[in-house]
This record gives sequence, structure tokens and C-alpha cells, in this order.
Amino acid sequence: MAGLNGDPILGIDDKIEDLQYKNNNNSNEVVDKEELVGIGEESTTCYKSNQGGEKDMAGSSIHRSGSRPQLDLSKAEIQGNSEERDPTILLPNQSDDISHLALDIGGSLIKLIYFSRHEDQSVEDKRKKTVKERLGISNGNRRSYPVLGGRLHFVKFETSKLNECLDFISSKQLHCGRIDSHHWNSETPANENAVIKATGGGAYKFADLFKERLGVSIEKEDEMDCLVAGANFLLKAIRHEAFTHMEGHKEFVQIDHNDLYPYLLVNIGSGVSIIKVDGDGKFQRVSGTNVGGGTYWGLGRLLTKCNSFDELLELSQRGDNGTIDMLVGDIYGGMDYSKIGLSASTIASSFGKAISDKKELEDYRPEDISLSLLRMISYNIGQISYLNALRFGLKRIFFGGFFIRGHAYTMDTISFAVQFWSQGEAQAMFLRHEGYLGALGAFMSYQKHGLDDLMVHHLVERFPMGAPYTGGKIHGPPLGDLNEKISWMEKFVQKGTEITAPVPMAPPGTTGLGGFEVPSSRGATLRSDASALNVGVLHLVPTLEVFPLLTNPKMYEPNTIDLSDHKELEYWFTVLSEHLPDLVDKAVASEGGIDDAKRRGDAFARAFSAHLARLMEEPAAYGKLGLANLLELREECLREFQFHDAYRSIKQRENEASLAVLPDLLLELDHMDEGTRLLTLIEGVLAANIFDWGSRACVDLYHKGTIIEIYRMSRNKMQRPWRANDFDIFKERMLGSEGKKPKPHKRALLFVDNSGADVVLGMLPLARELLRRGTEVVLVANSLPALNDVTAMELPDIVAEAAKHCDILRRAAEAGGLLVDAMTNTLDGLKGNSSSVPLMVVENGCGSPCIDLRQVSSELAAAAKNADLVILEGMGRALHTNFNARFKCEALKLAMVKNQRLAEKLIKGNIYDCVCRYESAPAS
Ligand SMILES: Nc1ncnc2c1ncn2[C@@H]1O[C@H](COP(=O)(O)OP(=O)(O)O)[C@@H](O)[C@H]1O
Ligand SMILES: CC(C)(COP(=O)(O)O)[C@@H](O)C(=O)NCCC(=O)O
Ligand SMILES: [Mn+2]
Repeated sequence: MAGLNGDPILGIDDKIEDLQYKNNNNSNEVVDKEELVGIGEESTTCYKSNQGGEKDMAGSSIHRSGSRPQLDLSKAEIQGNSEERDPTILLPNQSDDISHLALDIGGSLIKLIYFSRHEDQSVEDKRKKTVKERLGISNGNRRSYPVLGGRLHFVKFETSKLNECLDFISSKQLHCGRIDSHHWNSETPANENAVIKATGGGAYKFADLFKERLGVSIEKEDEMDCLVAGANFLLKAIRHEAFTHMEGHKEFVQIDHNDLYPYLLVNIGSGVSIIKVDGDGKFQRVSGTNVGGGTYWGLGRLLTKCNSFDELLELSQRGDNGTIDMLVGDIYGGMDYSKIGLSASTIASSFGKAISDKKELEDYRPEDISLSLLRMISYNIGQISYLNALRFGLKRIFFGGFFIRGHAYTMDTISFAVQFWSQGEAQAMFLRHEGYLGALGAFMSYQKHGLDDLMVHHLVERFPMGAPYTGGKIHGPPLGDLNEKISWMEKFVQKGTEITAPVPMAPPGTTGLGGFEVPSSRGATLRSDASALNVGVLHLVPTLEVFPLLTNPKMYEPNTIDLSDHKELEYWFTVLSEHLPDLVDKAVASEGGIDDAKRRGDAFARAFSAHLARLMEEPAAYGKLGLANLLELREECLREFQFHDAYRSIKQRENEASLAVLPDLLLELDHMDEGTRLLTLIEGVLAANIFDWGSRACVDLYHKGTIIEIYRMSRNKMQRPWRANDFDIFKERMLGSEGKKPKPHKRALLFVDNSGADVVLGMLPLARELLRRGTEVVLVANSLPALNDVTAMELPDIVAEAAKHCDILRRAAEAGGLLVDAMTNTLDGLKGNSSSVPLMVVENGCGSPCIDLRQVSSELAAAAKNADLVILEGMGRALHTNFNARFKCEALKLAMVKNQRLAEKLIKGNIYDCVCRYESAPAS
């Protein structure tokens, strides 16, 4: 990069003597002992705001659950229109988790789904109130959701271990809370009138036991109704639910909601049900077979002496069924029976060799027996399913039930059978929540609590590591506190080394059916069920919305880089792994560096590494994987171990340093003519985007100078041409040409990125320019911290500081209700007394460096409605995601590329090159 010579823009670095990065060989952490002590003394979930009030940084998401749910109905009120069916009931004083649950008690497994909800924290966030007024968001004109935000957890137990399940329910008090449409009655003592919805045979068989042990009545729901309701919900509401699995290759299928029916649902539990589904609640059980999962497990146990289903399945992975199955070649003397299309390796008769051989059971390898049995049953089910699809002219067959167990070979076998018999006409698809269809249906049967109203954008799936969610030994008792979570994590990781070992490819053998190569997904080890993170916790967030300015939400793909390219995945895996030690240092320091923080830091590192390893092994394990998901996963992991803002002190320091030089920058800008000023502003945004603690190259740079020196250095590099450069078109749009003055934009949404120079010296001056031209400005910032990104909670204070030195910002911030002094009389502002267009701050609904515009806050969605310009800033928001996004209005994408590989790939350039992409509004 260029040298650190003087800069006409900023000759004022002497003001900020000690606001600098410490040049320290061992650490690039900003060190300030006092500050660290100060932070250590604070609670881990709160920080003191400048305004003196305590704010909960992460809002509802970091709410710590209490031990026993209790309901506080005081000041309860109906939200919205009370005439409406199923109105939302607001319980302002309710703070603990409320849970309720539904069960599917099958012949082999108990599936349990429970719901926990977190009441919104009553965060002192004046910004929210004024933003709501300003943007016209009120409870009156928004849809009132009968479902309140919360989480759906998926857990399973073996039916033979019913006691474990009862203990789990009891220790989590899941049987005490219940929401129904018109009232909350979880204050009902557990032994009176408490009802749990349940389906499956066990709902009948074990009803008395539930009453006896938990004091609850079981309300039985029809099994088929539940299966269908569950399947329909999953197919409509979960984005990456259904997938195909052929020869080891998994691919998610985009389901068109308007073209879902009819389909065939094949549920492979102990037995098999085959259901033709024509719509919501419209279905017919057209067939079934008694040869199912129970058969495999039952016969398999007898024949191999296995102790668990997983052991049996694992044996199959090392088996060669040619030793026990009679193959076409065995009958035809090693030849194919080509006339009817059967190769020598086709199974002619499962277990057929066992008749002619003079062998006893002991003479066969258990591995071979297991594989033979698995293939026999899977092919058989595939074939019967195909025949039923043919009967009704159906092309799509969805397979559910825990027999499948996410096992690649089982899915390949079923897919092969469907493909083989239908000659490619019908398609086998599998479901990520395979075994939970019935339980989901039972859950949904609670008197209209509205789950079926939820849409894809209301659901966020997370994959927590520190919480157990499978039955069996590894999960132990429910975790009461973080300490337990960490020790569980430690145990988990011991187990996890074997869990996360990559599945080796098997050498080709004689196991094929006609034309069927040995599936590449066969391997020696089976991932432990306890770590089968295929199913996460489903967060229901009814306030999320699709960003209304996307031209085509259905086609929108947030990620620019496709991680299904394994090389790409490997690269980003390495980047994130290498960044991990530094991140842990920062996180631990942000919590005062105390022992507890160190332990949590360690647990975080293990958890995140385990996730990465899992994804390396099976990239599609959590749904379709993009870089944005990896970056978000990292933030989620941090939060899981209660690191709510790892870069807190760095952000504060950089904000202060930048605010100190802002007045001089504004002064210099004001002396420029319009054209030069606009260019300088855009250059400023690009240059200041260098303050990114997520980029390795940038963090290395920070050793080399003060914040301002680096900013200056970066500014010097800004001379055009930039790599992607639409500045001249943007300039013409802003300033016009040949004396024609274009109409200013009505409202601009500025998606801001990093704290410090990035927002203060980059985006704020640009915002000011727009305000000056009469454009309303909405600063869109993260809801939760992520790296050093500025949050919506932090912005008002920064704006208030900046406004001290700038009338334009001050008047606009007052008009937007952002200034503390102006808070009390914002209503006057709203009545139009303000002399300025407003400057507002809204949260984006995210806690990640990237943004998925399919799921944004309702605040942002409301603000977007009148916007005619979207400015996306930073690598995460404008390059990793949304680089290819198209908007209904004008868009400007600004970022410095702080990664060499990305620069080469995206813009055929080099690290530190800049992107200024302007897209005009599409003709309407
Ligand atoms: N841990 C396990 N223990 C027992 N069976 C399992 C396990 N994991 C998967 N399975 C398979 O799943 C089948 C049960 O599937 P499930 O959909 O739960 O049906 P059901 O409702 O009949 O119990 C078993 O018969 C077995 O083949
Ligand atoms: C995490 C980030 C997307 C944040 O960038 P920003 O949005 O702040 O510009 C970026 O720093 C990043 O992609 N970092 C990893 C790549 C690297 O270290 O080179
Ligand atoms: Mn950032």
C-alpha cells in the first residue's frame, strides 16, 4: 500500500495521540486496562448506555431462561383488533419461558417437539418508538400474529426408554405450559386439566402412565392427519427441507408452494404408510407395508446380535451383500442377463445364497447380513412406493420416518429403486425433519395457535452446540446453566472426534443392483446420532419480513459465492479456522479476561470448530450452505456462549477516534464544489471500509499505525479507476448534466457496516450529503453485534455526537427523533415543525456481517416502502451477499475488497480494490 504521507483530507491526526492501535508484537488487541476492568465488572448481558439506562444489547435473543415457567398475567392486553379471531395477547410482565409440547409415540421411537418462547425484553430503546411513529408502524395496521415468537425444539427417545422421556419432560416442566388460542392456561397446576397432544400408538398405550407420572392427560390426534399436516408444513415453511440423494450427492429441491399437490408421502417408521396427499387435510392412505424400519432393526438385531440401531447401520457400511444375496451372476455363471437388463451383480434373491450354502448363521459376517437386509428392505419400499406413484400418476415421492436416519446409503438405495423402476419418471425426495412429521402435526393440532400461518420468512433455523437435543446417554439431564453447557460441550467434543471424522469412500465391490455402481456415500463410520445436527432449533420470528424492494424474492439468492464447490468451501474453512484464535482472544478480553470467560472462549472455539468440521464433511447438513451462513454461524456460536459483543471496546475506541476528526473532514468537504465533494464522499466510504476486524489482511495492517494513519493511507489509495466503477453514472443521477437538475431521491436506505471510521467518516458524511439535498435518510444497522459492525442500538449515540458538530445532521436527527434532547418533543417534529428531512435509524433484523434480504425486520420493511435508493456498504452486505441482488429502486453497492481470492474471483482484481456499482431502477 501507499506510504503514510500527508493527506489533504486529514491533516489532523495529532489530535488523537493515544487513540491508536497499540504497536505490540504479541497482540493486536486494543489494550486499555481500565476499560477491560470496567467491562469485567458489568453483567455479561448488559452494558451501560451513554444515556445512563441499562440496555440489553441483544434484545430478546439473549434472554436467559429461568428455571420454571411461570405466567404473569398482570397488565395483559389484546393486541390489535379484539374482534379478530385469535388475537395476539400481550403479556408485558411475563418474562420467563413458556413451553408446550406435542408427542408422537411410535413403535420404536418417541418424537417430542416443544416450544419455548421468550418474551421481548422491555428494552429502553427510544429509537424504536420514534421510528415506529415516523414510519407509521403501529399495532393497528400490522397483521396480528396469533403465534408469538419462540423456538421449536426437536428431540427423540427410544420408546423402550419412555422413562428417560418422562424425566426430560418433567425436568424441563414442559407439561406445565400450554398456549391455546384464547388464553394462556399454563398457570394450571400440573396435576389438573393439563393436556398434551400426542399421536402414534403410544398415545393410547401410555396415556395412563403420563397421567400417573406427570399428571397430564393425553389428547390423541390421528396419526395420518398428523403426518400429512407435518409434511405439508415442512414443505411450505422450511426453505431447505426436501432434497434428492443420488449416488452420494445431495441436492435441495425448491418446492413451488402453488404446485405442491398431489404428492406421495411414504413414511418409513416401524412399519410403512403410503399416503396420497392432495391438499391441506386432503389425503388418502393408499397403501403400506409391514416390511419397514422395525423389520430391519428387529431382524437385524436377531441376526447380528447388535445392541443398537446405529450399530446395525454402521455394520452395513462395511458389508458386502454378495456373500449372502443370490446375484444374477450366481445363477447365470457370472454372466449378465442382458436381455432383460440385469447385470451380473443384480440381486436376484435377497439372502438367496443362505439356502444353498452349508453355512450357519455364525459363518456369515454380521456386516454382510446387515447390508443385505438394508438393501432388501430399502429396495422393496422404493419399489412399492414407485408402484403406488404409478397407480395415481404421481411424479414426486417424499420419504419420511426415522428408518432413513439421514443415512446416505439408505437414501441412495431408495432413490435408485425409484429411478430404476420408473425409468427416471418419478423422483424420490427426502426430508430433513424426516422423523418428526407426526409430532409436528400433533403440535399443529393445538387449537389454531397459528403455526400453519407461518411462512418461510418467519422461520430461522439455528444449530446450537451447547444444548443437547437427542435422547440417549450423551444428552444427560437438561442443562440448567452455562457451566453445565460448557462441560457438556467438553464431553461432546471428546465424542465429537469420532463423530466428525470424514466418512471414507468404500472401494468398489460386488454389491450392485443392475447398473448400480457402489454408492460413493458408503463408508466405514456412521456419524453418531447424538451429533446429527441435521435438525436444528426452529426459531419462529413472526416479525420478520421479505425486503419489499427485491425485484424477485423467489429467485433471490443472498450468497454470491457457492460453497458447494468444495475448493471454495475448503478455502473459507481455512480462513475462518485461522481467524479463530484471534477471535477467541477478543471475545475473552471483551468479558474482562476472567477465568469464566476463558472457559467459555474455549467452549466456543470447540463448538465452532466442530460445526466447521461437520460442514466440511457434509456441506449440506444444515441446508444449502453459503458463506453468509458460515459467518452467521460464527456469531451465533459466540452468542451461545454468551459473548454478546466481542469487539465492544475496539468499536468504542474507533468511534471516539473517528468522531474526533469528523469536524475537520466536514469542513474540508464543505469547501469543495458539488462534483468533487460527491467523489470525495464515495472515496471516503470506500477508504473507510478498510476498518474491518473480520479480514485477516486488514487486521495485519492495524499493527502498522494509528486509526487515522491507516485511514489516510487507505484514502491515498483511492484514486480511480476502481475495479467496478459506475461513479460517473451515479454522479449524473445525483447532479445531472448540462445544467439539468435531477429530482433528489425521496428516501435512501443506507445499509451501514463497520463502527469507527467506516460509519463516522464514510457513511455519515454521505448521509449528510443526501440530507442536504432533501433526501430522507434511513441508516440501516445490525440488530445484534457481529464483528466490529455498528448496531442500531449504538448508532443514535454516534449520530448525536456527530450532530454536535454539524447542523445538517443535528436538524435531521432531531426530525428523525434520534437526539435525546429532542426525544421529548418528537411529536412536534412529526407534526411538521422540523426544518429538515429526517435522519432515522432502523435495525435490519440480523446479527451477522452479511444480510439475507428474505428475512429482515418489520421496521426495515416499513422503511423500505417509500425508499427510492438503496445503498449497501461493505464486503459482507454488498459482496458476499447481495452483489447480484436486484432491486425495484436504484441501488449503489460500495465496498473495498479485503480478500485477495475474492478480488480475483469477483472483479478480476486485487486485494484493496474497490467496488462502486450503481444500478438504476428497472423500468416499471
Ligand atoms: N436410535 C434408534 N433406535 C431405534 N430405531 C431407530 C433409531 N434410529 C432410527 N431407527 C429406525 O427408525 C424406525 C422408527 O421410525 P419412526 O419414524 O420413529 O417410527 P415409529 O413411529 O414407528 O417409531 C425404527 O424401526 C428403526 O428402523
Ligand atoms: C467478515 C467480512 C465479510 C466483514 O467485512 P465487511 O462487511 O465489514 O466489509 C470480511 O472481513 C471477510 O470476508 N473476512 C474473511 C476473509 C479474510 O479474512 O480475508
Ligand atoms: Mn463489517
